[in-house]
Amino acid sequence: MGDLNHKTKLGQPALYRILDANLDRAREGIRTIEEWFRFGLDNSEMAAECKNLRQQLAQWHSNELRMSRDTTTDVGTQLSHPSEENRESLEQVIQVNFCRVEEALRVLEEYGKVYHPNMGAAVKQMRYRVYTLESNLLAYGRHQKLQRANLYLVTSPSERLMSVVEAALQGGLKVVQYRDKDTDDHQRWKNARQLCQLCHRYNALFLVNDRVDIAIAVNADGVHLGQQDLPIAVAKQLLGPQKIVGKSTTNPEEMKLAIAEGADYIGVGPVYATPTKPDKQAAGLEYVRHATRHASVPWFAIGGINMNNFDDVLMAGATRVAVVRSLMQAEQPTLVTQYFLSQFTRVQTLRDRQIVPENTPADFS
Ligand SMILES: Cc1ncc(COP(=O)(O)OP(=O)(O)O)c(N)n1
Ligand SMILES: Cc1nc(C(=O)O)sc1CCOP(=O)(O)O
Ligand SMILES: [Mg+2]
Repeated sequence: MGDLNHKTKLGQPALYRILDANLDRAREGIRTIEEWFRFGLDNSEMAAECKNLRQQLAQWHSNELRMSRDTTTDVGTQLSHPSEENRESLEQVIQVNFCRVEEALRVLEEYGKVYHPNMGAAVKQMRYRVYTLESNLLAYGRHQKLQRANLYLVTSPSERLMSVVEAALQGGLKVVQYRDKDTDDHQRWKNARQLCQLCHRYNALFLVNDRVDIAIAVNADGVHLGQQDLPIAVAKQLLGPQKIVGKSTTNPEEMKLAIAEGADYIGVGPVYATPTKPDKQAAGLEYVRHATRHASVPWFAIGGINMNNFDDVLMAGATRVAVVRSLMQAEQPTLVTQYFLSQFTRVQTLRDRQIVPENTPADFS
């Protein structure tokens, strides 16, 4: 292995050069991530955590380490992979930089143990803080997407499953739930995995109906639970806190309980009687109006909603809607998606112009 105090050409121990290079690498990576939190997400809390991490790293970056730097003799400066030259998206920039920081911190943790008795433990703490930051960012991103989503597709078994979902995604759909009560688990897992990849390619959320195990197996963004399914707390414990858990509600009491239980969003319905859920009685537009006034988490009106009655649901105050048949049975799911989305925009514009508060049912007739 060689002498740990092996001197480089400049007479500095190799250890110093390793620490110097990785302190720089970690700080640069954190700075890149910090800029996104600050200017991309306007999230001062996460930006402050990055700044604090950089400052802690700076305290380890002593002059003796800095003095060991000699980029002219560093054989690593010539080594570059073509993938380092290209970044496909901002998300990739952030992801790559998290990897870079985590790698650099791991190197600092290991070599730091030789340099100073406290360095290994101090860097280990920082490495865990970076993992937490990354996980919080993922959760934040998911919740942002949920907040922005107006239209939610709940799937039904279909030979055209993938093509319908993809067509809707092409129309701008941003949330999909895989719902399949009849298929065997192996096929369910295969469908869920394929749908999850498809949704993520379109930057859309993917959730699984009822089945926390399948959601975990395919790394879905979350699950949708009904009144007879697992409690939300149990699902969150299994999925981790960064995933989304939605819950169905049919009346004001269920709504209150679901929100108190920690639902990230709720289903509000059935607005109209529907053959997709034949055993549930319609809760009606009255329940939509109740949600408009009282729901404190994102909520999706669901049940029997189609292009003909959609406007009534919007006028009752809904700003988010979930559908099964309207998209799964559509001949042109892209166009239907675009129609629904355009109506949300139209109504939002009317609300903005007439300065009608968000949580008041409207009458624009
Ligand atoms: C968005 C959304 N809302 C409600 C439901 C219905 O869930 P649940 O009551 O558990 O009934 P099943 O869908 O499991 O038959 C939903 N799936 N999605
Ligand atoms: C799956 C589901 N849940 C409902 C609820 O009210 O909880 S209504 C529903 C089915 C909605 O199907 P369609 O859009 O085809 O009417
Ligand atoms: Mg269910």
